Amino acid sequence: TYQYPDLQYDALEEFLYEGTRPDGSSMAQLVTPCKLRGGTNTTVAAEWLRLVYHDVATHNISDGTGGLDGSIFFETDRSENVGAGMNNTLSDFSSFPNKYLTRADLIAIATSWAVATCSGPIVPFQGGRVDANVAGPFGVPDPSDSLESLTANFAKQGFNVSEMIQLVACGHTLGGVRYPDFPTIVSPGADTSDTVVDLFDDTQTFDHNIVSGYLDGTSRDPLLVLNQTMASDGRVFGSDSNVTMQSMNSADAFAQTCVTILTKMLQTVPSTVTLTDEITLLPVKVSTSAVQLTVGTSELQFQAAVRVTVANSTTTTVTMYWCDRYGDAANCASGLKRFAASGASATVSSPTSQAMGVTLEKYKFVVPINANQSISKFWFEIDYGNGTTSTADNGGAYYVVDQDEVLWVPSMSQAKSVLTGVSGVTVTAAVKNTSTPSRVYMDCFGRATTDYIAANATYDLTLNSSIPAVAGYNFYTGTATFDYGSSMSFDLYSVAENGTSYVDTYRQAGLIGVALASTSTVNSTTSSAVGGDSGAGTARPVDSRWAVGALGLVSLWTLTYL
Ligand code: HEM
Repeated sequence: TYQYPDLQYDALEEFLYEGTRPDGSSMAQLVTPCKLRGGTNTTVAAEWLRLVYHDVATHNISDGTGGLDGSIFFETDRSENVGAGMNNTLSDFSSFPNKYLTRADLIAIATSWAVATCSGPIVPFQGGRVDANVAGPFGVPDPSDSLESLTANFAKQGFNVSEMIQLVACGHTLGGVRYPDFPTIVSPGADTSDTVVDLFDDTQTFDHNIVSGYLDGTSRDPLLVLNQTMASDGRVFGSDSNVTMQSMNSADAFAQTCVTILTKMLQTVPSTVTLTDEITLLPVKVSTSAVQLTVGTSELQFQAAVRVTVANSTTTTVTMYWCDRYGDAANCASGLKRFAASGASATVSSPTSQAMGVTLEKYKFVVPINANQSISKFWFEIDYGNGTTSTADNGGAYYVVDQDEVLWVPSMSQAKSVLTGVSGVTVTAAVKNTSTPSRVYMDCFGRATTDYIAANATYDLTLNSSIPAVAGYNFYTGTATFDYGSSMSFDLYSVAENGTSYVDTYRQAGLIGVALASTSTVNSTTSSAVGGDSGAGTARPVDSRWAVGALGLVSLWTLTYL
């Protein structure tokens, strides 16, 4: 079962269901809703789906090499990967991989989106793929290949004849063939720029039209009805006397078969890779990358966001509660909890969450925190507006704020390009001045680099006495001089004199300079109707926490808001 924080799960889940990088930039919107590629009559989804297969096609089941490993990023100059679609796709993908989202996992998620946004089924996603940093072997099938050679090639990739037919049909339900890429198959169009694609079937959607057209003889598939030397779809589809094609000749059968075979395609990875379980939607989600305790102009500020799967017809309200870290009420020992209503909320989605029919609403909180009280843990009460309320408290473990010794200060950090036109970032950290740290440093990581190869390095921060102390914190500044790309992240460390190391984990350079929203009003309560320890040293049993039930919560809401 999931427990916050889980940086890997959080990153994969967030990208899969929200479609965005941690700084909010959306990759999902490039493909949604089954968008045409600008200037062409094929879809972005078709280009993405072709790319994933070309990465997978070099798998060798006997020696366990190749497969979905992102090596395609280094292979688009090969004639077997001809076409603008490939480089368009790499450009779509290039800024989104991050520390916990490899290029290969990103390609797998993009596949699931491509199918779902064109009205296809949901192809489940498992993570854990490892990126190749060099080109792999050649081996993508060619339309001129004989049936023997195609069958042998698919067998080498791990697919039997029936699976080969399924995979090609599920691929060639989207997109088509372009004259500039295959001039011996399709004729040049009237449009001499030749961005017109000769489509495989009559629809842009992910449907069984490719199958029914083949079986009833009305197919327009250029790899079937045009140059017979290049008619690989004809050879493949008919290779088992149409048994497989007939079994896929309905909307449901096609969707089900494609889920199974495309799942197998996404599982075609080097044998050294172990995939995770399926990444499923967390009904309530606190994103690790969006939780930030930082220093404002005169006090601490705490920012968090919780994503809730909301009911469409009602208005959900969310309240964040937290415990002090220091003083009489430390860890809510005296029963005192602080709380605030959310600021703005935003709907987030990806083709996957859209296809599931769920509405995901993200509630954002920014609250002032007195540095002498600080914050130890937080949780949320959710009122769905339809009589249902629930607590999101990480399964009773709460969302714990690890430390307040070293804090990133996004508002005092800068993209170096702003200053000098040089890549890199200048990071400012706030470090508690109760002790002098022996070292303050940051471990930087970037995967969205210009050469596609993940990079990491460590940079020291030094005391910046030009910035006056705030709320008991001194400021340290350091610069990462390399270009780690748009999804760069860093862990910020402070090592105390006694050797204890504190870390502000997985900070997003994409949020540099982004000012925190204005803070909400903080209230406090000692009501036992809300979670958090209600007496010194008394840990409440997790499962009976809500024995007081919704009524207690309703009366608290009444007290507070009426
Ligand atoms: C026998 C194996 C295969 C052959 C010979 C083959 C060949 C081709 C060719 C020649 C094109 C036209 C590309 C262009 O004009 O730029 C194409 C497009 C495409 N292929 Fe395949 N393919 C095969 C298998 C697959 C598989 C297994 C998939 C995915 C599961 C797939 C997905 C696609 C898609 C989506 C397009 C359309 C791309 C677009 O519209 O931009 N193909 N294929």
